[in-house]
Amino acid sequence: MADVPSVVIKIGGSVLERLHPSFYEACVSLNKRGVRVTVVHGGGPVINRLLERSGIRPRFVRGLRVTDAETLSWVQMALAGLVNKDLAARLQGAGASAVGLSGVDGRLIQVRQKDPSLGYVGEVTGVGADLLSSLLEKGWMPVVASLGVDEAGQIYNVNADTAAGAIARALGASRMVMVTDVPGIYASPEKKEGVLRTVTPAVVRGLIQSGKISGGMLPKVSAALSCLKGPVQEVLIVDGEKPISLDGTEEDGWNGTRIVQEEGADHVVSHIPTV
Ligand SMILES: Nc1ncnc2c1ncn2[C@@H]1O[C@H](COP(=O)(O)OP(=O)(O)O)[C@@H](O)[C@H]1O
Ligand SMILES: CC(=O)N[C@@H](CCC(=O)OP(=O)(O)O)C(=O)O
Repeated sequence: MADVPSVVIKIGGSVLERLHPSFYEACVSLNKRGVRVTVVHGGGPVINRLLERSGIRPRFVRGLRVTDAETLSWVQMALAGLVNKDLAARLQGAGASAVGLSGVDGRLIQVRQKDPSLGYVGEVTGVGADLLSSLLEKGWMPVVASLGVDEAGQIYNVNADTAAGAIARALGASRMVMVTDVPGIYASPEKKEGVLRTVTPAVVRGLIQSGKISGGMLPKVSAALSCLKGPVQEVLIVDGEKPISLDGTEEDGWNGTRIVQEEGADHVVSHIPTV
């Protein structure tokens, strides 16, 4: 797997319905240039809408949804049903051989219960990388909904940033792109100013400690930091409402935040194959 470039793209629920039309073509174009593309998605706002329609108030603890049995069934409907099939169909419409799956199918996302007080929220223990690799080798573009399954066959709700990070590590991806509703990490989030261009994990840890990174950005940067300890060389955080650069090169109109491994931006970036 290592010699064929592989990229994981995480699409946040925050931007799902407002994705720039060129996003789908960008995924297809990357794929056509020989890069194996795996899409992982969330869908928090879609889950919230279904819950609210059935009179259930969404509840979060440290950014994770408290998921009882009834909530879990709405999570499954939203992620594995609505969002997954919608995204797969849109990618197919742009010319991709997209195949929609959830983390339950083929035990793609293996989990155990994270914390009993959160209910059916899964902590990732493994990834069915063989199935993903087989699909990728045959030219498919997997589109994975962030559900997981434990050894007893119980389904769990998994944060999509965490799921994407685990998949990127397991596939030996060189890059993870997190598509969201902000143009990157703000140095001053309260003013929505100062998008950081290239940062190392040490800088990100400092921003967490000073409270500059919070809410939905926290699981994103935690997933980024943990996959940068493995094969992933860079994590890009980009605005899904704008035309997106999935290559992360200046020529490609790149904008957003790039998180690189600790050794330093120049060294690492110069070794990333741009295909
Ligand atoms: N320093 C920061 N820079 C940018 N966004 C931040 C920062 N700190 C917190 N955030 C919040 O993180 C949100 C993105 O996370 P989230 O809403 O969970 O998106 P997604 O659904 O794409 O995963 C932003 O809309 C913003 O409100
Ligand atoms: C455990 C947990 O919180 N799961 C998330 C799964 C969806 C998700 O992560 O969607 P975003 O990408 O929109 O954040 C949830 O229920 O909202």
